[in-house]
Amino acid sequence: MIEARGLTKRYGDKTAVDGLTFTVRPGVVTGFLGPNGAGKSTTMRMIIGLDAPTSGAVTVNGRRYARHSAPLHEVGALLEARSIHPGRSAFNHLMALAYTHGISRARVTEVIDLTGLQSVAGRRAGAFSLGMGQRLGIAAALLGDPQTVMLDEPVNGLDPEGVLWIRNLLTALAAEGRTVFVSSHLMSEMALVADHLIVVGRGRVLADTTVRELVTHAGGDTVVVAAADPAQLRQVLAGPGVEVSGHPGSEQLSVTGLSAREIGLKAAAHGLALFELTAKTVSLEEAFMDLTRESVEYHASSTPVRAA
Ligand SMILES: Nc1ncnc2c1ncn2[C@@H]1O[C@H](COP(=O)(O)OP(=O)(O)OP(=O)(O)O)[C@@H](O)[C@H]1O
Repeated sequence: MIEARGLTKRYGDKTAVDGLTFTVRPGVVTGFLGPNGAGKSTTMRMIIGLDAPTSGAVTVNGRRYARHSAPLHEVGALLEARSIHPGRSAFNHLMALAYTHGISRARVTEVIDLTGLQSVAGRRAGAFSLGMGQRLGIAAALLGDPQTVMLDEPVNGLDPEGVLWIRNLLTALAAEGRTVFVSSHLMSEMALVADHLIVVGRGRVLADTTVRELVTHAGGDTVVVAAADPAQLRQVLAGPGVEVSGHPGSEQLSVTGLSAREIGLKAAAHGLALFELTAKTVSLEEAFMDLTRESVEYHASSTPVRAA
């Protein structure tokens, strides 16, 4: 379990993390989302004590990271995949970490197998591709068999097979009851793997929610329906959990809480003619853009770039 309370980090006059309060619970994958510069990496660095909060606090499994006597057994983290000695082999890099915690050589071999690095374990880690480096970082994170696993952009640089592997790994770790905290920019990826979402923008929590709630909040699962007699259709559709809105004088209504099929069946049962019946689904990507629009610091120009 990770618990942040009023977590704040300032670098000079730049507030990177601004009073974050959230809880990451065991047994589910929690996605940590936000645009570039939102403060995700800074938050993760504070979780494992690589940066000190300006104010507030964050604990892992009930204690500050530095207070754990054997931190690799508490929390495994992949933050900067390249934080390795480039001249050391992958095996020796993991052995060096293992020595600090009395972890066996057998466990090192186990995480090498688990991350698919068998054939390159003897090679210099400095010559690794981005994807291989990510796998090595994940091997290091899992080395101590920790209860909490925290990965910053783990799919970065991975090929499609690697992306699928990460997806299955995260789901399996959560199913074992571990706390899994993963940052990403890739909404589509998070939609497949995360149950819980913490969305940040400019260092603040914008949403602490589920994938489903985020999409619903952004107007997902709305059905647009047009009828000759919208007032009568409203009455027919009314019920618990159903919301109907529309402009006076318009034949068109927006309905949430009923599927297009249910609306069609109810209208037919009352002999009401429909002119339109459209299910409007909002993707997680759209919901995210909607939520973070105000918080995006780095906007690209939409103008095509032409050679001068
Ligand atoms: N050591 C530092 N010194 C000064 N400013 C910093 C430092 N580290 C981060 N920042 C600033 O704090 C803000 C948050 O950065 P951070 O890297 O945590 O964001 P992020 O959400 O991880 O972004 P990205 O998705 O691009 O990795 C940014 O504006 C960044 O420039």
